[in-house]
Amino acid sequence: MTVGDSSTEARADDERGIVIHDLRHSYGSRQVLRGLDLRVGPGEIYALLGGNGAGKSTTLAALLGFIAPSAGIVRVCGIDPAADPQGARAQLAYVPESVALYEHLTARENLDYFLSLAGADRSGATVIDPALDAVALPRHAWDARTGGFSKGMRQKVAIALALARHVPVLLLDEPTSGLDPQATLEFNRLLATARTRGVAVLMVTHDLLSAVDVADRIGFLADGRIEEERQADSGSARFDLNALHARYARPQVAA
Ligand SMILES: Nc1ncnc2c1ncn2[C@@H]1O[C@H](COP(=O)(O)OP(=O)(O)OP(=O)(O)O)[C@@H](O)[C@H]1O
Repeated sequence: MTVGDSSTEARADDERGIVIHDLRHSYGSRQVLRGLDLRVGPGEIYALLGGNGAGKSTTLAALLGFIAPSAGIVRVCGIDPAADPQGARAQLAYVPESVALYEHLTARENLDYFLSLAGADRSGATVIDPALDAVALPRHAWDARTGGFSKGMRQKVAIALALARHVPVLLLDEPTSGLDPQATLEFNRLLATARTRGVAVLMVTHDLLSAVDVADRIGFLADGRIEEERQADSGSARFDLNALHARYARPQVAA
């Protein structure tokens, strides 16, 4: 990765959470990211919004070490995912739009299995049960096979796994698409739990309502960079939904 400013890079190496600085990425001749800057600190929830094709998934792919960006700095707790994908992935949990679990295993068994793969502590009473409790998966579901689980229940298992692994970074791709209002509310509570545990949460979403409910900052990705960012107000009305909606509905600049 080409890096122009070594002091910026050194600072990024020291930061916890997510640091993206001047990230550029092209697929062939198509420039998708054109100088993206984004930071998510411990205990912060950042909602990244943008139209179809704006580059949200490409940003997640850079954090997961799936692509080698053309230029810029990407760090997950100080680790460059392009140089050390395993190291970066050990610091994060990624919850895709559809969470894949072993259907014939129960929720507890899935956690036990995935924790063993991650080489993490997996003792049921002290690790697995408190994590399932923290995400409010109903008790009757703990020992049920996950084959019949709804999207919301699958997410709870995935986030329980993240909590049990004590990862400092959580990446979420379209977490609320297809969730009913009650499940969305429960999901937002889950994120608040992650926040109180000091996790840096980056959520890619089209769901402005959920972003308004739960995010501390909302960034609009357009033309390959964060075109505008809003910070939650500490007052009662955290965000002005009408203003955000007007901003989001504005036609995006083609990247
Ligand atoms: N592997 C790839 N090869 C070529 N082009 C790609 C590749 N992946 C993504 N693109 C293109 O890059 C652009 C950004 O894609 P990306 O998936 O990052 O956008 P997005 O914001 O996640 O979109 P959506 O909201 O539709 O999921 C799109 O024009 C897409 O077609």
